[in-house]
Amino acid sequence: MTHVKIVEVGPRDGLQNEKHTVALATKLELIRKLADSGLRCIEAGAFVSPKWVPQMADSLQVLQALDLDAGIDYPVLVPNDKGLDAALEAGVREIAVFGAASEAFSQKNINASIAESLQRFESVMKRAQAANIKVRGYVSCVLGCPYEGDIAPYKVAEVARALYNMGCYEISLGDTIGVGTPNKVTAMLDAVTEVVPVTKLAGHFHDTYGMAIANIHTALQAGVRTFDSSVAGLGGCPYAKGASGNVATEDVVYLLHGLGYHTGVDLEQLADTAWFIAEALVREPGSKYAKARGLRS
Ligand SMILES: CC(C)(COP(=O)([O-])OP(=O)([O-])OC[C@H]1O[C@@H](n2cnc3c(N)ncnc32)[C@H](O)[C@@H]1OP(=O)([O-])[O-])[C@@H](O)C(=O)NCCC(=O)NCCSC(=O)C[C@@](C)(O)CC(=O)[O-]
Repeated sequence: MTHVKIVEVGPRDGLQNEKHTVALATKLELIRKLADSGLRCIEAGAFVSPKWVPQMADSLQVLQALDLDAGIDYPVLVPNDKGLDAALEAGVREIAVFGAASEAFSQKNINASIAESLQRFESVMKRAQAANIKVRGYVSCVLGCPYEGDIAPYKVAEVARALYNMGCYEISLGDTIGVGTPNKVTAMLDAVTEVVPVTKLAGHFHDTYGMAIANIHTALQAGVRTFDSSVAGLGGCPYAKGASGNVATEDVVYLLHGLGYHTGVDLEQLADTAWFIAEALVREPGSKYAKARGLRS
């Protein structure tokens, strides 16, 4: 059975945009439940400015409370050398640098042009490699930007290639505002796979217009075998106004199991986890699956 890897981004991408502070204990319980449901890669935090993203301010405490030797990857976002210093202090084994295919988004999100961001990442990469830390690379706005509108596929390919050549072991392609449709996914992947092998790509789809599952299916058919998703469909980027959450992990797992792929995830435990975090945030889960199944007492 072909394995598809899920990168669970709920504790980071999912919670970074919450208006009310999410308690450290709630984050840790969420991560524990996600791990118990079989997820083996859980993005646990971000070493970014607490002024820019207050919800991630406790990332050091989160990482310090996790067992980093338990066979689960807990990557964290790192935008610059200062972020890497914190990641090293936390003892992380994997980080993710995050760039964008849109100049305007890059400025709003990390206060740097694309070229400046790549320079910062070069420095982070060299130090991370010396410390034996794996580095993943994100490209945001691969199917559209909240400030610039359509983004040409060649621009996505340029940034993806730069991150890959720098040493990122995987490039996650983010439809940050969920505007993509399958035809656009195909055009974008055609351009990116010219410069990065498809086996090194991941899909990161937000579900603003309900297209994420269709887009994932299209990317699967193109050979992509890693997808980022967020339990209960939590999330959104604070610098992409109007962007809704990531595609819900439960809905992705339901699709993948239905198509005969292996994920290692127990869908029922995952749905319980979706209800757990939804109740903690005082709302319903954003996933079709968890809502259809309902809350099990
Ligand atoms: C990159 C910066 C820091 C530049 O921000 P800046 O203001 O240009 O940074 P600076 O170097 O001028 O420093 C200003 C202050 O920030 C501090 N600082 C500087 N760096 C750090 C750091 N690493 N950690 C903690 N503090 C830091 C620094 O020490 C200083 O503190 P002060 O002297 O004013 O007290 C800022 O723009 C930032 O933190 N941006 C984060 C944005 C973010 O996290 N966005 C959400 C994640 S991206 C996303 O969600 C998309 C994704 C990945 O999911 C994929 C998709 O869907 O497309």
